[in-house]
Formats: sequence, C-alpha cells, structure tokens
Amino acid sequence: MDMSTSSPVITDPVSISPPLLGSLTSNLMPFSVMSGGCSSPGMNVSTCRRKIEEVLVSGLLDAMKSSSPRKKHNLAFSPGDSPDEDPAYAAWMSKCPSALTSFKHIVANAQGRKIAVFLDYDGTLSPIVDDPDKAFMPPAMRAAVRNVAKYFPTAIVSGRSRKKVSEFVKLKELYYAGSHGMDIVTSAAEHNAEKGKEANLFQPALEFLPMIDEVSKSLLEATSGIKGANVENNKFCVSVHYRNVAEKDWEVVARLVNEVLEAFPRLKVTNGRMVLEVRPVIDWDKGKAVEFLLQSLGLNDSENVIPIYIGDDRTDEDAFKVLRERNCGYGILVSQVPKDTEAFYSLRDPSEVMAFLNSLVRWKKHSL
Ligand SMILES: O=P(O)(O)OC[C@H]1O[C@H](O[C@H]2O[C@H](CO)[C@@H](O)[C@H](O)[C@H]2O)[C@H](O)[C@@H](O)[C@@H]1O
Repeated sequence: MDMSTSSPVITDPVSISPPLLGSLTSNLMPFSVMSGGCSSPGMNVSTCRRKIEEVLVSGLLDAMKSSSPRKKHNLAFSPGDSPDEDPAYAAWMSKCPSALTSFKHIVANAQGRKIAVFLDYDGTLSPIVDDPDKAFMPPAMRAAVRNVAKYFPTAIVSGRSRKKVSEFVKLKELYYAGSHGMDIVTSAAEHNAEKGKEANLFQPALEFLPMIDEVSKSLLEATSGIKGANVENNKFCVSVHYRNVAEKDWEVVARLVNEVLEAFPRLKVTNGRMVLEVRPVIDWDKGKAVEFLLQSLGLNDSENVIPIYIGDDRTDEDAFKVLRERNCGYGILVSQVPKDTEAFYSLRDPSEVMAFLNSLVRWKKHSL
C-alpha cells in the first residue's frame, strides 16, 4: 500500500476574501510585498495587476484541489478493505473517536440536561451525489430525523437556500437555517401553522439580495461554456460546482470566478466539497447561526443544554468551533478520511449519522 499518497490530513481550505482585485489594487503596497515582486521598480500597474491575479487564481485553484479530494486519492485502504486497517485513519480516530462507540459517554454527560440537535444537510443527511438537485434524503433518514425532533429541538443548518433544503427534508417540525445560516426561521413551520402566525425570520445579509442575484447571473453566464460546471443560487450565497468539471478545466473555473468577483468587492469566495461558495463579506457563519438559534429558542443555558452539531463540510467547522469554545455540547464530523477538525467526535457517513440519531431516540425513550 502506498501511504505517501493516501489519507492525508486535509487542512482548512483557503478563504479568499474580500475581494479579490478590487480592494487589493487600491492597496498595492502590502499585497505587492506578499506577492513578491510587485513593488519592483519599473513594474507598471497592469503587470502588477496581472501578477496579483495569478496569485489569487493559483490560491483558489490550490484550495479547490486540497479541499476536494477525489475518494480514491484519499482512502488508504483499497476497495473492500476497512478504513480501520489504515494506520493514518486509525490514528485520527484516536483523536476524533466514533460518536457511535462513544455514545454511552455522550449520553452520560447529557443526563438531566436538555439536548438540542443541529444537522447539516448535504453529506450528512443525504449522500453526496453528482447532481445537487438529486441529493434526496432517504425515507429511513427522514423517519430518524422526525423521531429525533419529537424528543429534542432540532434544526437544519445548510448552505442550501432555506426553501430548497426544507423541500428536501420535508419536515415541518424542524427549525431551518439556510444559506450557511444567513436565512433563519426561529419557529418551526408546524408551530406557525398552529398559531396562524408568520415565521420569525432572521436574515443578516438581507441587503445583499440584489447583489447575489446579479453575481449568480454573471457566474452562470461566465461558466456556461465549461462542461460540467453548475451554478446554484442559494439566495444569500451562490455555489459554483466543479464536481463534474474535468480537472484540467478547474483552473479556468478559478479564473472565471475570480474575474466575475472583481466587480463585487463585498463578496468573498470560500470552498466546500467540489464547490466554490460565493458569499457576502459579513461576520456571519454557521457557528453564529447556532449561537443565534440557541439564544432564540431559549437554549442558551450552557450548564443545562447540550447542543450536538453533526456536519461534514468546511463550513460546519465554524459551528464545531463555537461548541468547543463554549465548552458545551459536541461537534461531530462526518468523514471517511482524516481531517483537521474542531469536532470532538466523528461518524463515517450518513448511514452512521442515522444510526446515531436512532440511538439518541432509543436512549431518550428508555430514560423517560
Ligand atoms: O451545508 P450543506 O447542507 O452541506 O450544503 C453545502 C453545499 O451542499 C451541496 O453541494 C454538495 O452536495 C452536492 C450533492 O450531493 C454535491 O453534488 C456537491 O459537490 C457538494 O458540494 C449544495 O449543492 C451546495 O449548494 C451547498 O452549498
């Protein structure tokens, strides 16, 4: 087995912000030092600008490559083998143990306290698939989430638009935070219907709505010639998918996204699983959304409330970090490969997520 190319610890991808060339050109001096050479005597503005652009595009491309490992490159074990036989994975699991094997410890700590459950969608409740419009949640998972919500306040926190993720999940008893937490409803739809009231909305990036629409159209147009590229408007953010783009064309994707964003200095780009996420430069993320939900749902008592957040993506790290810093609750990372993470525990895939949720319900029923 060649360990040199397998199971690397995946580090945090780059977040390139704010805006790319627009603000950088107005502040060339510091950046010219960073980019090594723009300050050379005789270099004109356009050469310097090109240099900066190269640095940004190659940074983006590196981030795309490092955060989007193709499975076969990252599994040390050959097909049919168990990840347990991979020493790197086993070493990582000793730092980030399975939430299933640690279940007794998790619930022992929750005894006499209230559990609140936060769930990411893609890669957590639904398996990752090539077509984002077909990321359906299996009925058994829906049943598991429905049961969890009977016993614990439960929220979905997704990068998708709130509308789209709630159409996938189809459960009215949950709270939903879409657009990476920038679109939150703090009352479950069933309660709204019962009380005949409007949903309580929190949308910290409301002013960006027209800008997101505009950038979404520009990105769609710019990438229309790239086979496999897909632009998804998630209301307060936009996803540029490159999962189905040939790797040789990733640089073109990076270049085009960079070019489009030159006109939008108030937007930044981060990356997830084979996707570039364009979003407003505001101090808001899934971690802030979890804090906001805990506060609004009256669950802010860190002595008596145990939040459990399950997610698979880079953006979920913000939520794991919040729980770690508050020293309350547990982040659980869904991953089949070792990753740098702020989570305390891990689960391998959505089927293990479902097993964990079912265990929570069984434990709660038993303890009533
Ligand atoms: O926060 P999440 O709910 O995990 O949303 C993050 C992104 O998920 C979706 O993209 C990912 O899943 C797709 C379907 O399995 C897959 O094709 C894609 O490569 C993944 O990146 C969603 O389409 C994005 O808009 C979300 O931002």
